Amino acid sequence: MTEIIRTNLLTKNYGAAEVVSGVNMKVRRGEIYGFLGPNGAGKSTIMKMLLGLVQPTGGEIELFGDKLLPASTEHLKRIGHLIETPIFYEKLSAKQNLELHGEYMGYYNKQAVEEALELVQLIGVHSKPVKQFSLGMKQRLGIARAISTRPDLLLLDEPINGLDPEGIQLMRNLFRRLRDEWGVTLLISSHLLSEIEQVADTIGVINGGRLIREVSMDTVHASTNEYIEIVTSNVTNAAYVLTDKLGIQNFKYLGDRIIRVYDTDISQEKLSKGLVLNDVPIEAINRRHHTLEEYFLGIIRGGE
Ligand SMILES: Nc1ncnc2c1ncn2[C@@H]1O[C@H](COP(=O)(O)OP(=O)(O)OP(=O)(O)O)[C@@H](O)[C@H]1O
Repeated sequence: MTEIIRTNLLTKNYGAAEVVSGVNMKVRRGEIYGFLGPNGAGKSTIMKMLLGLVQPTGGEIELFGDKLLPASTEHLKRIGHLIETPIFYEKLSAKQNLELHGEYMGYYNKQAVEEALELVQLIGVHSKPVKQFSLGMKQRLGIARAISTRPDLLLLDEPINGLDPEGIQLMRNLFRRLRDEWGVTLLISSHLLSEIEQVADTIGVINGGRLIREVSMDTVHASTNEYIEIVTSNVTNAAYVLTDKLGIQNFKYLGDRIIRVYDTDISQEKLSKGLVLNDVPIEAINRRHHTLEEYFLGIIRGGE
């Protein structure tokens, strides 16, 4: 089994509103899958359906190769999760909270509790009741709780919310370690590409309840190539010079003043010289590259 999560036409309606629509997603074993989409896209609802907290209106879910039935609970022991704002026993310490969680999950392992607190760097606050924790500390504790039962699959809903830059870096490293050293599969949602682009192996783009694209980060990086952008008042003549005089085929128009050249083997100097010598008025010429943001915005705007 290479896929840990597989959904088939997964759908959820609340009254007349379809908030998740026919989602077919595949999360492979041992990968970090970034679930990217704006607020309200349906990410949390899908995670809740994977956990059996919300019942789907239609479609199927397979977890660890088994079809999920409404009464299935066995798989829950293999999943750690952090969905929305984590809730704790406020009067208890971090450690006591994790110990209680372990008992409830049927996985009581003192060493795993210590290790989880260490991994999120919540050491030295053992006696403090959780009510004295900052938002960022609670977020770290939520992640510690999710990993304290040594799960095979982690579902983390906006796990970086509320963390400072140091905390964000710590979590990124932790997610990679969990994947590389423990072999954990991670599904991490975010509405910000910058939060997940550095760790995700695959990105699922979701918008309006639909999974618009599932794409590997390798493919994304290969698609965010460099290009040279030319601004001119005579695109027709510029195009003629590019093809007939300079032998460039790979370019496209953007409106009636801009041309993007994707054959970047030619130097910018040679390109401008060629255009000017052939009487093409150049207002600007720049070497640029598509940012990842542009790539994903393009997917969201362009739909399928
Ligand atoms: N219990 C509910 N009853 C009715 N509508 C709901 C319920 N839960 C969620 N929704 C709606 O479903 C849609 C998807 O919400 P969801 O929380 O899954 O989005 P999200 O992508 O996780 O966004 P966010 O990052 O804001 O949490 C939203 O329009 C939300 O208002």
